[in-house]
Amino acid sequence: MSSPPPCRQRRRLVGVSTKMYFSHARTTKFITSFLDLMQHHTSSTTTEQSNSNLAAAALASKIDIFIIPDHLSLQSAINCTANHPPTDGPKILFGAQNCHWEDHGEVSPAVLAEIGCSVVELNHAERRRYFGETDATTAKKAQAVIRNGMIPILCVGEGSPGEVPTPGKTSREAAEKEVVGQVERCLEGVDPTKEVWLAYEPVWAIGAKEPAGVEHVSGVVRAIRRSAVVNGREERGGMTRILYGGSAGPGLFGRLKEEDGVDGLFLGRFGHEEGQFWKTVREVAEVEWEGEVRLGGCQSAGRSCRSPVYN
Ligand SMILES: O=C[C@H](O)COP(=O)(O)O
Repeated sequence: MSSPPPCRQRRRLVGVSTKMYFSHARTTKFITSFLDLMQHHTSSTTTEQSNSNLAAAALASKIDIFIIPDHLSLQSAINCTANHPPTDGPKILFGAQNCHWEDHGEVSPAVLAEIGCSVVELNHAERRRYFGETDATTAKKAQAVIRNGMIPILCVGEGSPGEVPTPGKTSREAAEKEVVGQVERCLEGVDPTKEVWLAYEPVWAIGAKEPAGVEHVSGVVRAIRRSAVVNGREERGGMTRILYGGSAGPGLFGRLKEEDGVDGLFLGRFGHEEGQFWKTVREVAEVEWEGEVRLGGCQSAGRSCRSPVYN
């Protein structure tokens, strides 16, 4: 009997942040429309329709989907999924755009966890620019997120305010060095046995017409994967999933290769329309890399392919 094909330890990921672009009503509509779309395309009533559909369970086995609305819409966004008809498709994970470890006038990670939030985005380029977020404060926030049983999404990316490079002028080696340094500082004191997500978002690619080139993305992500801090975490059981963000949308993930080490995409504007977000989700799920298990849950080396947030 032949042995089963190797199972990728890291499930793919795709998510969207609405930043502060949506009204509360628009957030609710976006989520309910996306859930309807996913349900429609993962169930079928006719043969013709079933040919173009994904099996809900297959999608759920392949990918984790997350949505990060503004703070004030978070609770009702979570309620939208609770009120939606049950499906065996992927569960949507919800995230917050920030939190704090101190006790007054900020966003409490304990309350985020209590209301059903699974992930917290930290250190986004816009928070670094407008609110003075630093790698050091991000590390403290990440520790607070993990203490409360959630997963931190740590945003990193070259190009600090005032010296934003243009794509043509960016040296990939310089970007690799800068980004690996950010990763090391953001993970300072963070429990190496717990899962973290790193969102590689070059500052110059955020809000742009198109994403960074795939060679640039894969070079920087490979450098992150080779870093001692990420390898050390993997050895201690702390899964590190890496996303690319910065004008990401449909058509990007299919151009990446497994060895690039990118686990998925983090969308902004190009995921703010339900159909485009669904198209990207589907593309990230459907790209087939050689040797991977295509469908169904699996176990490898005694560890589940599922993220701990599901356990
Ligand atoms: O959080 C998402 C990133 O900031 C990317 O935003 P964008 O795709 O609109 O450039």
